[in-house]
Amino acid sequence: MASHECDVVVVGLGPGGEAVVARLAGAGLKVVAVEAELVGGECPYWGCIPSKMFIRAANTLAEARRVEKLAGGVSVTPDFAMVAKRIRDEATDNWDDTVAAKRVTDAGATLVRGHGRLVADRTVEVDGETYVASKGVVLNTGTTAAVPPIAGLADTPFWTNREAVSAESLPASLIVIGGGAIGLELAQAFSRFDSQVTVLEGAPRILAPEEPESSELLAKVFEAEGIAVHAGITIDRVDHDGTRFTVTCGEKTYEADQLLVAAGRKSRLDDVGLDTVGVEVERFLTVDDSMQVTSYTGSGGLWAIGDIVGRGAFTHVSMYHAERVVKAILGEELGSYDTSFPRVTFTDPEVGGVGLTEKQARDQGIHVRVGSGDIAASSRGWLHSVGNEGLLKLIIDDDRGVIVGATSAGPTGGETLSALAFAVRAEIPVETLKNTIYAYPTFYRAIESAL
Ligand SMILES: Cc1cc2nc3c(=O)[nH]c(=O)nc-3n(C[C@H](O)[C@H](O)[C@H](O)COP(=O)(O)OP(=O)(O)OC[C@H]3O[C@@H](n4cnc5c(N)ncnc54)[C@H](O)[C@@H]3O)c2cc1C
Ligand SMILES: NC(=O)c1ccc[n+]([C@@H]2O[C@H](COP(=O)([O-])OP(=O)(O)OC[C@H]3O[C@@H](n4cnc5c(N)ncnc54)[C@H](O)[C@@H]3O)[C@@H](O)[C@H]2O)c1
Repeated sequence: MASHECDVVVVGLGPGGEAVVARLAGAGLKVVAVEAELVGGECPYWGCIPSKMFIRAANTLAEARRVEKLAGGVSVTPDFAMVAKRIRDEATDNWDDTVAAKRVTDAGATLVRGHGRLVADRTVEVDGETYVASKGVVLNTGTTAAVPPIAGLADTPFWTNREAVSAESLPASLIVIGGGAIGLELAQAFSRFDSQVTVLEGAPRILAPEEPESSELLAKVFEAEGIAVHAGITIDRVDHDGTRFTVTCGEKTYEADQLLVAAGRKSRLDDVGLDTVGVEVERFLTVDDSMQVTSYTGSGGLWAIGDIVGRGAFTHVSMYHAERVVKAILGEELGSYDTSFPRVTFTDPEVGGVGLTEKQARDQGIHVRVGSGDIAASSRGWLHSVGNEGLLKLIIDDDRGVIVGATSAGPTGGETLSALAFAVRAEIPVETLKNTIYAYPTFYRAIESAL
């Protein structure tokens, strides 16, 4: 077994891992980058990028259909093959990471393909070769789709996000298990290409981590678009007869040509050798604000970034972690951890959120005042007309006079969120926000009325 010495080993090249490799190699460190599948991880090949490309195409169909309400006649003929081709050719290079791999080696790092596993302090093994890192190891192993233990499900040819974004043809009908971000975004995109879609959600409401008003808004829009949404259900079993899926929920059954499981994610931590360095494996790894694994007591560093640390499963969070771990390794000033936590669900309307929800703020004992606004009733929303559904909700800490959380749902909900994200992050006083000119007639001007 050959042994190689280096400064840092990065195991898993999701968006954060790849960024760590580029930054540290660029700073002159000897970096070994280990990847078992595709360099770049879930986001570029099976997550954000292909799903948003699909959503962009689906939204043009919806927008074209709106012409009839505002500007005349148009005939819309969806062609799923076009978006499938764009995902294959433009987004994923047919799931080939040659370009991304070259980025890693061009940065000066050594790319090692294979499954990395810790075997001792600061030591990673890949296919019989060991890599000993003088400074330590960064874990960025990410997640896979979690498959709930529903009777019969495992024996069926269900889809996860991976099969859904690489599908070559449109299923005539689709059942989606899980009304979270993945389930809702893909449900609406498939529906807009004319698939008959049913969403089955176990929690009392879809998009449960966000405000209840956002869940209601999306449920209403989805029903109006012909997507069936059933929340608060229990799935007893799933069957497949060789052609169609049947999902049984008590007395009710739902049938479709395809089934998408979008029921959450599972951290890839069970085969990373954490036991060999005395770290217990739970659902997430607990890290401090420099991304150091808190229970690690060995010599050198063990850092973890991205989805596996349970601070939000988002690409921008993984990239933020990457920057912090790079600074920690290079001995640079870190600054305080940004807890503002912006996120956007790219349904139409987009649902943006930042900071705390009303319930989270009240649970923390904050003296909360709520400001709200209806996007459809704003000047811009009214003239926008069809497709104008949306809301603003501001969670104000009344004692400190600052916004601690906000929701921005609407046609540009994710972009409008930016103003609120800065307000939360920079703790801009509510009095300053009130004494501010908001351009007319923009969607973001609704913030003034909400205040
Ligand atoms: C359908 C979908 C849509 C999404 N849309 C968005 C969005 O719009 N915006 C957003 O911010 N987020 C989105 N996400 C979430 C986003 O994809 C993840 O948060 C993001 O990829 C960050 O993940 P990560 O850095 O933890 O690692 P991942 O991207 O999960 O990558 C981890 C990498 O580690 C590798 N690996 C694992 N174990 C080992 C090992 N032992 N040895 C070597 N390599 C290993 C894996 O092969 C993988 O390449 C979406 C996710 C999905 C599934
Ligand atoms: N736009 C974005 O930024 C974006 C898009 C997609 C995904 N993501 C990230 O990926 C993460 C994972 O997405 P997700 O949608 O898979 O997970 P999720 O945890 O957000 O939602 C999963 C949903 O499935 C439901 N569920 C679980 N088991 C079920 C069962 N047996 N029957 C019915 N419902 C069941 C849960 O109650 C939950 O509402 C997100 O939380 C987010 O962090 C981000």
